Amino acid sequence: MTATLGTPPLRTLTTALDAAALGGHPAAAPADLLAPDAFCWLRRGEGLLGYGEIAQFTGTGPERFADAEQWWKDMLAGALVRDPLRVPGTGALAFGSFAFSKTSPHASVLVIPELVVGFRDGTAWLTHLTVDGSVPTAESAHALLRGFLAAAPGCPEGLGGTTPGTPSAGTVRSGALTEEQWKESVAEGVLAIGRGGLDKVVLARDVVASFDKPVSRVSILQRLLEIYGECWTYGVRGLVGATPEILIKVDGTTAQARVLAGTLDREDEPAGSVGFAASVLGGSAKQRQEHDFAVRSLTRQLAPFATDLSFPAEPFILELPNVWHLASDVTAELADFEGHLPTSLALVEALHPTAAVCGTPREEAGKLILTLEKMDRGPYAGPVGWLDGAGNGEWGIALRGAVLEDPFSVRLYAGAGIVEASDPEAELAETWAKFRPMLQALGLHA
Ligand SMILES: C=C(O[C@H]1C=CC=C(C(=O)O)[C@@H]1O)C(=O)O
Repeated sequence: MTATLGTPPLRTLTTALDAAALGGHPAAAPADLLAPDAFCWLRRGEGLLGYGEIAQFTGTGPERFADAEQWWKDMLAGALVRDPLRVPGTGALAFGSFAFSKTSPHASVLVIPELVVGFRDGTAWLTHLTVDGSVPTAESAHALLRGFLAAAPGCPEGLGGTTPGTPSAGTVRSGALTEEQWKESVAEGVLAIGRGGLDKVVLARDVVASFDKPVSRVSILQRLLEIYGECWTYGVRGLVGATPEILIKVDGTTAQARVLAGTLDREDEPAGSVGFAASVLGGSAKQRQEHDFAVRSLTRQLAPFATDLSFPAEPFILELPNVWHLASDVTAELADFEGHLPTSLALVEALHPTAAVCGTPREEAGKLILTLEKMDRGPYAGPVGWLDGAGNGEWGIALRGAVLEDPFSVRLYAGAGIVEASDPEAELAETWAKFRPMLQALGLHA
């Protein structure tokens, strides 16, 4: 849908969230405001929730980012925005999820919700958005929120699904490839690297979790928020997860990324400390190589958009409940091109896919992924996040996540960076460590 002559413009109204106007609903924390189909982008009590859908872009192919950007520009043209707060995430806003591959049939989407609740720096706001000519007000925004919450009274969407902490009867089976077949693919990847022409390829696999009772999307998101607080918990339609990796965040003139590559399973070393992880990961030439490829691919693509680009010479150890990662935070001051800063979505287009999820060189790795994985990644490892009318946005890489395919089955994805020194058995174990967040959220892992 595009704003054309004769169609009402996008209208938005942002107002402070008045907890008293919520009719006694306990809005203490964002997790309390999750509703069954809510869009979600939350971390450490900050972020955005979205409810309802009033307009959407869908697209596939190599132009999916550019087409989405054009659609968003069209929606903003003539938009009537009332936004006294004017911080990233207020005013016009869309949530999005993009397919990993330009050849994927999976639809990439940008969706404008009817209502947004935002949390930042201790304040909370509501934005009511319309495209039907109606004029949003502070009252209409609060009434909408009351309505969405009434349909989701803090329980697992009436589906009788799993509640946090409750073990559920579920089984897990291999997806496109069995474990043996996937290890063969990894071995082929190692051989391809040895033959030359590429240095790194990230190979992923899928598993399917099946249940005899419907799963609860709200419970999954709540559990991820509870356990993986350091990650960005995302939910865009059926895609849910908690990613530790940020492809790009734009806040005014500053862009930031968190690049990860290099992994150590914490279950293998229950008593291990960050210092222990630093010595194992930092001391491994294989892990450092994997990481350096990922940092280099991100910084090389970001540099043309920046007047200043900085990242530490040495990665730090990111400690998550399931794994330790080698991590590098990259910061850039964005360059102004003829009075315009690049939007977060324009940067996503330039940066995706990095060597953290594809490989080096990108083209060769991409081709090998298509041959060896025997599956379509869909939205896995694609950009997921949001953008606003000023170009700000936060886009994670959709890792540690899953697609809710129907009420009873969930497809989980995980991958591992393969370099010449990779061992298929160890890479398989690493994928299980990366499945763990979703398995825990589904009640399938102790
Ligand atoms: C491909 C995934 O992780 C990437 C991000 C962090 C560490 C990675 C690694 O050590 O291989 C991967 O590059 C995944 O979680 O599915």
